[in-house]
Amino acid sequence: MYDNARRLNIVNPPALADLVRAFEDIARDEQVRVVVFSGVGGKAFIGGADIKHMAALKTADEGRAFITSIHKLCQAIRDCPVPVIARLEGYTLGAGLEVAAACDIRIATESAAFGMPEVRVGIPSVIEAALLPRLIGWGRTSWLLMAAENIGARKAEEWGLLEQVVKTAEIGAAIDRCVQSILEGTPKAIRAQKALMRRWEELPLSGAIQVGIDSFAQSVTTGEHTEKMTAFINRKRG
Ligand SMILES: C/C=C/C(=O)SCCNC(=O)CCNC(=O)[C@H](O)C(C)(C)COP(=O)(O)OP(=O)(O)OC[C@H]1O[C@@H](n2cnc3c(N)ncnc32)[C@H](O)[C@@H]1OP(=O)(O)O
Repeated sequence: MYDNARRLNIVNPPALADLVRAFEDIARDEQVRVVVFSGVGGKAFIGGADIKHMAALKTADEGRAFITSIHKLCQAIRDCPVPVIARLEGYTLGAGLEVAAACDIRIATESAAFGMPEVRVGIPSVIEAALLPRLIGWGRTSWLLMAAENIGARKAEEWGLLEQVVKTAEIGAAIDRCVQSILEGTPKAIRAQKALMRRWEELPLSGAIQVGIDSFAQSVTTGEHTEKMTAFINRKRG
């Protein structure tokens, strides 16, 4: 796996190719129940896209190819059949925040920092930046994308960008607790839930409810629920 820890895990073509391949492998593995996506080195989750690489982009085709390669990673995360938890330490900037937004659950340390500095290096924020208004609303997205000031983890949590913020020393335990909670769900139900939530994003309410009915109908044919529900019915009361 491409190692860019010294440069804040910034993404460039070799890093993106490795990460997409890793998510494609995960998607094929029926045994995987949950993924934790973290940076290396503690200074950053992902410090953004590689500015040296982007500075050399000159033609529209080159620009399209590079931005599409970042989108491919976000799409691989969103298409990953199991929940992806982002473990966010240090900087999560630009393309890094888009990758984090593509994950299902975000847990950060209280010293983590978040921002979309693209306009400060002469490009607009695009692709999965379009998820941000759904997470934090339009005004806060405008603040991040246009004022382009970084924000701290507490503000990011208050805005709805993060699901949990913990002390640095507690991030491992917080991630473990979230993983354990996900493992309490049954494997097929969790996969069905993620697939359903992805469909919900694309559909009006009536369509979202209909695909939910289809998903429930399919779920009871797996038999997974029978064991869990029977255990509940037969549980011993103190
Ligand atoms: C389509 C998507 C586009 C985007 O993602 S645009 C957003 C790109 N990201 C940014 O604009 C952030 C740029 N980085 C910074 O401003 C600073 O970094 C930080 C404030 C995040 C951290 O500062 P400090 O702790 O002092 O670290 P350091 O010495 O700047 O970085 C360590 C090494 O990493 C290289 N590096 C950091 N970010 C990038 C980047 N995005 N592209 C290329 N190199 C980067 C540096 O240059 C340096 O390397 P060396 O030690 O060789 O000088």
